[in-house]
Parts: sequence; structure tokens; C-alpha cells
Amino acid sequence: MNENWIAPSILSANFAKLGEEVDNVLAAGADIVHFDVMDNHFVPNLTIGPLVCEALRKHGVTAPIDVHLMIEPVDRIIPDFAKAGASIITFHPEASVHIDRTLQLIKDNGCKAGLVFNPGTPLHYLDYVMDKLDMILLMSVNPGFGGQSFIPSALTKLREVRKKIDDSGLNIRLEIDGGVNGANIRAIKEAGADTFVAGSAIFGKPDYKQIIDDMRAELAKAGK
Ligand SMILES: O=C(CO)[C@H](O)[C@H](O)COP(=O)(O)O
Repeated sequence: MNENWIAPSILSANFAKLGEEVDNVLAAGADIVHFDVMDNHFVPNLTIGPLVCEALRKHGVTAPIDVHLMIEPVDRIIPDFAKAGASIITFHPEASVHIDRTLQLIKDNGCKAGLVFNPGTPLHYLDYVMDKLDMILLMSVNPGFGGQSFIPSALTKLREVRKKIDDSGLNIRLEIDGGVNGANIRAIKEAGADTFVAGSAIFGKPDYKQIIDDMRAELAKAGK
């Protein structure tokens, strides 16, 4: 695996040929597949569930599938996603009454676990559960739709979370999601992210490899 993970969000893929889209983006150099689950309740949009995750596995996708749950309640769908082949499952702390229990449930089902923070969600939810986290996902848009602009305050939040992770000494990925593209990925890396979700910057564009290569070239320029 690369040190920096590029995670295309299939929210912006052509769902009529999803298997082919995922194959193409992985062949173009993506590291993991970002899988957005929306319920028209926690967020104002409706997308895909475990059946589609399982279909991608049956299609032959072996790369990690990073399932971002934008749903409430959370717990009852977790075993289904684990059985369907999810590798990482992240959820929003506001959507779980028992955050520690939900994290443990994800781990008990054999997946890596993470918390997701909306742009306006405070970081205190990290207190007392850092040791159960494999990933922290910061939203740099309000969740629900692809194609929105990056909210600049996410850079400040990234720096804060990077410090918390480094101070903890724990092995936790720091993922950013929303409005990421070749023009801002370097600044996002410099603020502390190591995992970069990008939907509309990749899918629908003529040359996935060129876009991912350009992102990696920008990441390589990043200073500390
Ligand atoms: O979780 C999401 C929206 O809730 C998407 O993953 C995210 O917005 C990515 O799309 P884009 O790169 O087009 O902003």
C-alpha cells in the first residue's frame, strides 16, 4: 500500500456500470474504494447498502472497501456490511447512542472502525475512544452530496486531529472527504491527512490515471 491512500468515492461513479468503474479506478492507481451509505434521514439523500458491497466483492474487487455510514441508527446494519465484505466501517457519533459499543461491534465483526466528523461536529467525541479507532474521517463538506466545495475550516480541524493522533502514538488513519481535488490535495496533506476521498474530481473525467497521478505528484510536493 502507498503511504497516502487515494479513495475514490463511488457516489460520483456511473452506477449503471459500477463494477467496471471500480475496476478502472483501481487500475488507475486508487488504493481503496470509498462507499457512501445514505439513508434519507441522517442525510438528505439515499444511496446504497450491503447488497452493492457484496456485488462488488462478487465482481472481484479485492481492494479495501471503506464504508462511510451516513445513517441512523447505525448498529443493526454493521453485521450485514461485514458479511458483505466491508473492510473499514466509519459512522457519525451523533448517530450512535453508544459510541464505544458501536466501535466494538464493528471490531467484533472483523472490520476496522472509525468515527466521522461533520464540519460543525466538535472533536470531544474522540475523548475516551481513541484506542478503539483505526480511522478518523473529517468531512470537509456537509454530507449528502458529491460535487460540493471544500470548506476551508477543515484544514484547521485536520491540524488539531493530526496532533491528537501523533500525541496518542496510535496507528490511526486521518481521512478527509469532500471537495478534494488536484488543486487542494497538497494543502490538505500538509494539514495532516493521509487518506483522501475524491468523487467528482475523478469519476466522470476522461482519464482516471492522469488525475490520480497528478494527485500523487501534488502529494509528493507536500512539506511538513
Ligand atoms: O460523503 C460524501 C458526501 O456526503 C462524498 O464522499 C464526498 O462528498 C465526495 O464527493 P466530492 O469529492 O465530489 O466532494
